[in-house]
Amino acid sequence: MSCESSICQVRATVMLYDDSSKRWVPSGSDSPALSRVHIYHNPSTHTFRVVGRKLQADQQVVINCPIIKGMKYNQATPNFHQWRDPKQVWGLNFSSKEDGATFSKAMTYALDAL
Ligand SMILES: CC[C@@H]1C=C[C@H]2CCN(C(=O)[C@@H]3CC[C@H]4C=C[C@]5(CCCN5C(=O)[C@H](Cc5ccccc5Cl)NC(C)=O)C(=O)N43)[C@@H]2C(=O)N1CC(=O)O
Repeated sequence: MSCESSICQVRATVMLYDDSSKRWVPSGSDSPALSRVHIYHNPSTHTFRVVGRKLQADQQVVINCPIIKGMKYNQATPNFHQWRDPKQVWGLNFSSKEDGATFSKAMTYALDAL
């Protein structure tokens, strides 16, 4: 990712809402695992995106989602925040309330800057 800089990094389990089963399922393969989730800023295109990789060895990318102007970011609980993209609903289950607060500050900054 050329000249993208991370404006925050937190630990969270990245979840997707499965409309058919009406359940949250962990993003990526196998069981829910903690990921390092960043918000990256690309100053040349003036865009932001959420990128998360599993903490475990394979570093599987479990989220790579652009932050869209006007997107609604919902802090359902201090540890669980969520938003919709055109295709799906993302949920972040933060490892701590502090990580939730850090992420929401950066997300709010990004949404305000778009
Ligand atoms: C990882 C387990 C998880 C942990 C925490 C809790 C917190 C609440 N919660 C939920 O799933 C809540 C309960 C009702 C259900 C009903 C619908 C859902 C699911 C799909 C989206 N949604 C919306 O309410 C969206 C939100 C939104 C508003 C505004 C802007 C964007 C958005 Cl995304 N409303 C629109 C209008 O889109 C939803 O979040 N729901 C989680 C939850 O129970 N568990 C435990 C489990 O599942 O075992």
